[in-house]
Amino acid sequence: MNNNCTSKTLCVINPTSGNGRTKKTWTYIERQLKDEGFEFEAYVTKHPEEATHITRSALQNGFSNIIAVGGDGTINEVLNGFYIGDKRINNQSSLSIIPMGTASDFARYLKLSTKDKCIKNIFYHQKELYCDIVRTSFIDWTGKKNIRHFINVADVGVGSETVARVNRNSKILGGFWSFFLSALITVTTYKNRDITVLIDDQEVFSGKACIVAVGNCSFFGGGMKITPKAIFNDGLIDIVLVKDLGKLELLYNLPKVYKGTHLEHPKVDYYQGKKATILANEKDVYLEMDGETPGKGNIEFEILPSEIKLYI
Ligand SMILES: Nc1ncnc2c1ncn2[C@@H]1O[C@H](COP(=O)(O)OP(=O)(O)OP(=O)(O)O)[C@@H](O)[C@H]1O
Repeated sequence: MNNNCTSKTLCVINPTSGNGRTKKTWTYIERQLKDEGFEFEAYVTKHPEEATHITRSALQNGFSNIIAVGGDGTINEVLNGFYIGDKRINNQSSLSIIPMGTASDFARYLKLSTKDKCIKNIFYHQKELYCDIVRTSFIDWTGKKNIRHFINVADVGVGSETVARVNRNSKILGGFWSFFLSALITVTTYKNRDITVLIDDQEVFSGKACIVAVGNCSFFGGGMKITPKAIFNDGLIDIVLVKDLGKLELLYNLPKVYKGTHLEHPKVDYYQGKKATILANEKDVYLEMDGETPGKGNIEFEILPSEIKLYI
């Protein structure tokens, strides 16, 4: 086994990810890895947000490699355990992922095609690369200013409303149907929000917008290439601003997002920068990041170049 893994590795497993399939699959994987003599500890989460606390505590107690086992939400929660507020706990620590989510959009971007391939990569011949991270400040649901980090894509607008609805409905329906129905309801009822967008402190837009996506990587919503030009280690965030699109226009153009060809649309603007700010000129402007909806607000994004070591 690679030395990096023998230096205190913790697997953090979200048993509910992948529509609950991870619970069973992990039992099988764990037995297999232990049989092969790999040394690691494992923690199966019992409730949302626990992955953050477990990761934080592990990094404060000598673990240096954390493997997130689950989907984009699990990766996000684990990633946020690398920090207390804006302070990194251990600059030498590394993150690995075994993608077992419903969408697994970050893994899709890195072309980490199957969990088996990832396990082989992580435990047999690790590849090391450095990834940018985006620091975000916003107002959380308790009304306080909060800081969180993300590795993949965040958005404000129709995407965040869809995710909020999916997360509510997924308790009742399965993955595909909860996403499909939530997207349909949101797209048909959503009202474009009045916002102001600043890139590197310069105002670029003020008015009604359908969505602003902020990408460190490219995919969200299970394969939509919303920020198609984003590069995970270029020190820049990519911002795609979809202006005042009507409902029918939105539905008509949605398939283009899967191919990443929506940038050509006249109501779509594209920017890159080190910082972005979205000012909410009305209430209910929600933030979504890596499949979670942690709050709303006036929202600030800042790139942290080559911030985290990935073993994949
Ligand atoms: N033990 C648990 N019980 C209930 N929910 C949990 C538990 N552990 C984690 N969670 C929550 O599960 C949610 C979904 O996790 P995750 O995003 O990893 O899976 P997914 O939705 O299948 O994947 P993807 O986001 O890639 O589609 C997260 O919001 C997380 O907070």
